[in-house]
Amino acid sequence: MSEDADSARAAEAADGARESEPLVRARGLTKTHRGEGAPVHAVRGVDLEVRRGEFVAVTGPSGAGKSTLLHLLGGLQRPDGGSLWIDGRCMDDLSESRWAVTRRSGIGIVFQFFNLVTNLTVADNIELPALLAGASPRDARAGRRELLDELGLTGKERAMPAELSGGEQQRVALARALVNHPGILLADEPAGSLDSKGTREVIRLLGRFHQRGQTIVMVTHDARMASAADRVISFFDGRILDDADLAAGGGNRSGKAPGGVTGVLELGT
Ligand SMILES: Nc1ncnc2c1ncn2[C@@H]1O[C@H](COP(=O)(O)OP(=O)(O)OP(=O)(O)O)[C@@H](O)[C@H]1O
Repeated sequence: MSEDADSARAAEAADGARESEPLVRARGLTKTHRGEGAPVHAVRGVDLEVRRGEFVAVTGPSGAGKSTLLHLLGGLQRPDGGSLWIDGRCMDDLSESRWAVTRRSGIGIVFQFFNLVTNLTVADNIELPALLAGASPRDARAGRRELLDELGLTGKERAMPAELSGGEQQRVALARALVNHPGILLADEPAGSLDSKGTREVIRLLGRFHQRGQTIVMVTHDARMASAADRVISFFDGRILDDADLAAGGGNRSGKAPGGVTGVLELGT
């Protein structure tokens, strides 16, 4: 066998190993908020794995720590303890600037209140992350056009965010989050400030992107939103209470009886 064939096989094997690795892996992730009052233990030693292509909803009561968990996964907040790997890479000692680079190209984030840049047009809001990630203006424009078309926003390119409905603004935020084809989309209550029509639209769009292979982790209070996912994690008091695989008929993935606080997920074992 030639050296070329050997190295092609080795590269294929490495790709295969990478593909079978979880996209997100957290071990003992912990975050305590320390402000004026008593410390708040928002995330308490969470173990979690998210495989490529999964659509995971994280639900739970207000104050359970869902948003904090999502922020830890996206590097918007840093944990006090535990370890996080994204796409096989340990993120523990990553500097803020390296996190920013990772977010720009590998992690799309949408928030409840859209967080669009108010003094930029729709087109500029979507193209900006592509340009910051090094795309040529031409490629950034092409990416923006494709997404606007897909999200039913063609004709709104020159509009300012304030001229759009909430649902339209969230679709722009979705386009902005996806323009760099991130490996993972993190969504924090993406329909939290939308009416039922806007909510249905966001569910439909997330479902469509998921069907094409987009990995999604979404925090939501809304049972309808959660049922669009193929896995639902119930979060309570900083811990994973339950982990249900809807795609497999609702079975509990933690191997424990639903309702038991495990805090640990051993997936794929
Ligand atoms: N920056 C902060 N400083 C101090 N406490 C915080 C901070 N952020 C969150 N908390 C507290 O941490 C706990 C978890 O908050 P978090 O927002 O993660 O919960 P959540 O489940 O997303 O709640 P909700 O559904 O209401 O958004 C809450 O008690 C909250 O008040």
